[in-house]
Amino acid sequence: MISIQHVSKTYDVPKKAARRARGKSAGIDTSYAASVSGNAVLAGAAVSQAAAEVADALRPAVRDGVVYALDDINIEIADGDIFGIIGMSGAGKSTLVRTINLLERPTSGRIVVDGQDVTDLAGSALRAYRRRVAMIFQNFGLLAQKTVIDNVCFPYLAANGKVTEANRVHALELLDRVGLAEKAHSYPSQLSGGQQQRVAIARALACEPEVILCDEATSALDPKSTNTILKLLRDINQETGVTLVVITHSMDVVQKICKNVAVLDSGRVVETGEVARVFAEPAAEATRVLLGKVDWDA
Ligand SMILES: Nc1ncnc2c1ncn2[C@@H]1O[C@H](COP(=O)(O)OP(=O)(O)OP(=O)(O)O)[C@@H](O)[C@H]1O
Repeated sequence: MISIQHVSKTYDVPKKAARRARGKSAGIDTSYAASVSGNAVLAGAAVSQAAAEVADALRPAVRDGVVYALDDINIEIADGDIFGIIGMSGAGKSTLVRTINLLERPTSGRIVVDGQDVTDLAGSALRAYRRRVAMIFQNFGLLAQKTVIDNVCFPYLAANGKVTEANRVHALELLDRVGLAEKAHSYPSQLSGGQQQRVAIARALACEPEVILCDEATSALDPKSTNTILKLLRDINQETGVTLVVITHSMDVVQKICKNVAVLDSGRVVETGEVARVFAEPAAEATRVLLGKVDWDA
């Protein structure tokens, strides 16, 4: 169980930006707001009140000269869950996943994993924790100058300073699991985007993590590759019980693989629950906007 308890993350902002952020929709590109909301009509010259409201929603929470990228977040993610985190651009999704694996330290609040408070871990304990929480990214994050198998072995090198024969055998098994054993000695540039993401998944599995954080893992892929990756992640979740935390802009992705979801808006959780329930009866305005269920003419 990952328990995120009263977690806030703030960033200092220059005074000018803070003033602008406090002003009514000032400084926000409303056509961008329209594109995020998915409503093409709003992208025209006549920007409606609705677009201004979306622009408001895109604005991060700013108080006392600091941006609240995360603002008193409380979430519990059960072992083995596939948990979606959705929200408009700037809602705080990436900051939240980076806080879970402690790439970012929360300004306040606690991260508790399986009953252990990990918030202040440092040194070897932090490195050990990070091995329990792997991550895959939108742009795959493979090392271009290393072969596929060396990429999969990289976590062993990082953890132990060397790669053993047993490590290479395990890496090959993982490549076989993602259907890419025959590409072991290719370089990332010789693979398609979907194949590169499968290598990244094999690498994420190298240290047998308890959790995989997926930050927009399918955003750079076409629909067919997206489905392949989602199916692979879902199968791995079922086979190994690994918990998946899935950050995405795509409601389709959430609907396809997530069991539970949290909706972020301006650094706050505005809605959480089972995907079927949240999507059928969205309670928060931000959820309705994300689902395209807003009546722009009302
Ligand atoms: N290092 C930083 N310094 C200042 N502000 C930051 C920093 N990192 C993030 N922010 C702000 O925190 C807020 C949340 O950012 P974050 O990247 O987590 O949002 P997001 O929901 O992942 O957005 P996107 O979907 O566009 O990636 C944004 O307003 C962003 O500008």
